[in-house]
Amino acid sequence: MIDVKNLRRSFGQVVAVDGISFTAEKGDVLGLLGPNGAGKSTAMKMLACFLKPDSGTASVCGYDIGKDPIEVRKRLGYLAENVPAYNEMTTAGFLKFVCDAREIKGSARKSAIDKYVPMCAIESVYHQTIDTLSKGYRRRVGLAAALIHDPEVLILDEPTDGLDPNQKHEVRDLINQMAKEKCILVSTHILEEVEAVCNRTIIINKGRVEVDSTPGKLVEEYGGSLDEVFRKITVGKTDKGAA
Ligand SMILES: Nc1ncnc2c1ncn2[C@@H]1O[C@H](COP(=O)(O)OP(=O)(O)OP(=O)(O)O)[C@@H](O)[C@H]1O
Repeated sequence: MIDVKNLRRSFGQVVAVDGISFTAEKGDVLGLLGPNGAGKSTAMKMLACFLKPDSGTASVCGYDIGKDPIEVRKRLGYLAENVPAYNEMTTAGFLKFVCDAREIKGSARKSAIDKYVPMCAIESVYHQTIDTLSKGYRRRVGLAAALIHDPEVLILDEPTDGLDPNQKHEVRDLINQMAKEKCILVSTHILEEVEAVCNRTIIINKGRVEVDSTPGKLVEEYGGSLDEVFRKITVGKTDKGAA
């Protein structure tokens, strides 16, 4: 469902993503793990058609991100690192706006709202304007917006960032609930999150894929906890140190 081949992207002198390749299928929850500045968000933005690669290709559900970005976006839900939302809109207004953009109308709209508002636990802020929401609620509204068209592929950039422990738990449960039916790519710094939701892990460092494995195999191969594995693979290979 996701097929990435040698994607590369620089910003001036900075090589953010340096030729990464990987695949993910339906049923996969693939954790994209890496220290600050490793290139995770840049890779996700390219897959979500928000940023053009300098070279390389990727397809989502068989559609090329360069040639068929509209078809890709139809099949993909993307939670960006900094949830873009219109501050003056209420949660209800924002979700309505997203439904309009995705041409979800009438009874389909009602059932989508009835499903995803409780699923993301945002009933209590439904009539509140976005600029008054806490970071955690903004993230959950962003998640509802990413899910509202029931996409086959989900790209979630640090989905639990800013959430309290209970909310983190709920979002992880939500990811687990959806895992069988979708292909989910999740970036995170939180190693317990990888263990809680991911069946595969890619460790990315300085724009390159260092490891493509499963959390269990990594622990077996390197010994110790996933935290120690992460440090062994990334410390000394990053200017900024491990997260
Ligand atoms: N728009 C941009 N302009 C210039 N440099 C950028 C831009 N976006 C990303 N970068 C640089 O590209 C590199 C990779 O950044 P990216 O945000 O993809 O990393 P990340 O792994 O998501 O980091 P974090 O975990 O801190 O969110 C960094 O050095 C970053 O400063």
